[in-house]
Amino acid sequence: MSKAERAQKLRSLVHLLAEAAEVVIREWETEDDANSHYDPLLPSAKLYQARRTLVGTCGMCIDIVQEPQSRLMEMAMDQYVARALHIAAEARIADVLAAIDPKEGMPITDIAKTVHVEERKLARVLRCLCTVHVFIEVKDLHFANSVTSQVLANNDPLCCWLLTNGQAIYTASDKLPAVLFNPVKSRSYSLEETAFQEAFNTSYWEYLETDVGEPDAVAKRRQEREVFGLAMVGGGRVHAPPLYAATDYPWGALGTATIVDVGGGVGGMSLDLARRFPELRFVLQDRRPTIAQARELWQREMPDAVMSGRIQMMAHDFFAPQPVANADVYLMRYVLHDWPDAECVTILTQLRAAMSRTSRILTADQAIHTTAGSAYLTRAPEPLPANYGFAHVLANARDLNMMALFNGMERTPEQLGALAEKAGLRLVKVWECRGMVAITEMCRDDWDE
Ligand SMILES: C[S@@+](CC[C@H](N)C(=O)[O-])C[C@H]1O[C@@H](n2cnc3c(N)ncnc32)[C@H](O)[C@@H]1O
Repeated sequence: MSKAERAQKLRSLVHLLAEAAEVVIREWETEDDANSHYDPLLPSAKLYQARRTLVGTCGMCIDIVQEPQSRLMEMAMDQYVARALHIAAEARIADVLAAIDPKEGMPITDIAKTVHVEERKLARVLRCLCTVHVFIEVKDLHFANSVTSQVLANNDPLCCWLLTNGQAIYTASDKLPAVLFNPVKSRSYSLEETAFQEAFNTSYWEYLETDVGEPDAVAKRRQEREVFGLAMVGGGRVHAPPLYAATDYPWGALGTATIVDVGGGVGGMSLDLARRFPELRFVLQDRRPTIAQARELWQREMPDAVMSGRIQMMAHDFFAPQPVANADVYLMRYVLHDWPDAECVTILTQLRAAMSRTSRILTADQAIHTTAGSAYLTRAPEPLPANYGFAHVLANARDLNMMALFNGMERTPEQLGALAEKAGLRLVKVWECRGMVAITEMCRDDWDE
């Protein structure tokens, strides 16, 4: 790129940035005027759009302006920023700072005493995070929460989400190069040949479920299992609100429809939908031990729905023929991304055999948007890459995580469409919700409107 082209691109980006910033500010002011409850997890459509434009623009400005070799070196050491965050989460630093005067901060000596880490080393960890605006060093060696770290205070589920990524998952990520450069394992999509297997010689689920080794190891493993459980709650709270918003997917229009929640876990999504859309009915399916857990949860959370039969629960293996025929909706949230293509086609084929011509499959997973773009997804304004660049980076990281743990993957709409086709289905529409997870609608391939 010539200097003139680079300058032109930078000017366009700055213009885009200024426009998007004005929209963000106006939306904040509107929220204040309306005195409405501001939920940052469910921004207005305008705010959501402007926010990702702004993040993508800032990222692209960095790329254009920063000296390229230094930028690459910085990225190659990003793992230490992640490590600093894992340490802060484990030590619950945000909790320690929650009640202090934000102008004074807390001296590092006091923080170090509370969390039992040598103070000069801890200060270096916190300074690394202050540089990226997580925590603030208000004066020399006095720290306070920033807007970002504040959300971690008294938020165990979110701390656990950060922490679970710093435990066995982190160790597995270290083995990705070994697996990708191994000529046999590189081609494999087997659960037996993942980076996680390479690191621990067992699958992720078995690792979490099995108590092995000497007493210390057992305690550690149990702790990791609990952290993972809470992490799922924390992650769900962040990603779920747009999934249930009637403006993002027309749940209300389903009326009294029956939703079969396939691989539904304990029924987290069904429970949330049941509370918001009182006419919907549900069949929850999962493996037997999970269904046993689900019964307890629903009995506690929504006993009326259990009693009235509005929710039915059944143990069901989604690789076997689907016992509920002609349902209005077969829902799968966070299921397909766990599996390689061949297994996904089997799961979808079993659903296809049970579907009527008007049945729908709704999958809720992260939609991978490439920088080249997709006909199914909103394209970012020029000169941003189609997927908003930096605003999409967590999606790609999570895709690589699925690779490392399960040989699974987060998919593009086109990849989901190809799986649908192999199973005798057709991709109808991708419902882009105001977050990372999108709802993909499929119908039988012989359905015509
Ligand atoms: C990532 S969890 C998603 C759970 C749920 N859909 C949600 O969004 O909370 C994947 C689920 O698939 C279930 N699962 C795995 N293999 C299965 C199988 N062969 N048949 C049915 N469910 C299965 C797991 O037990 C787990 O609950």
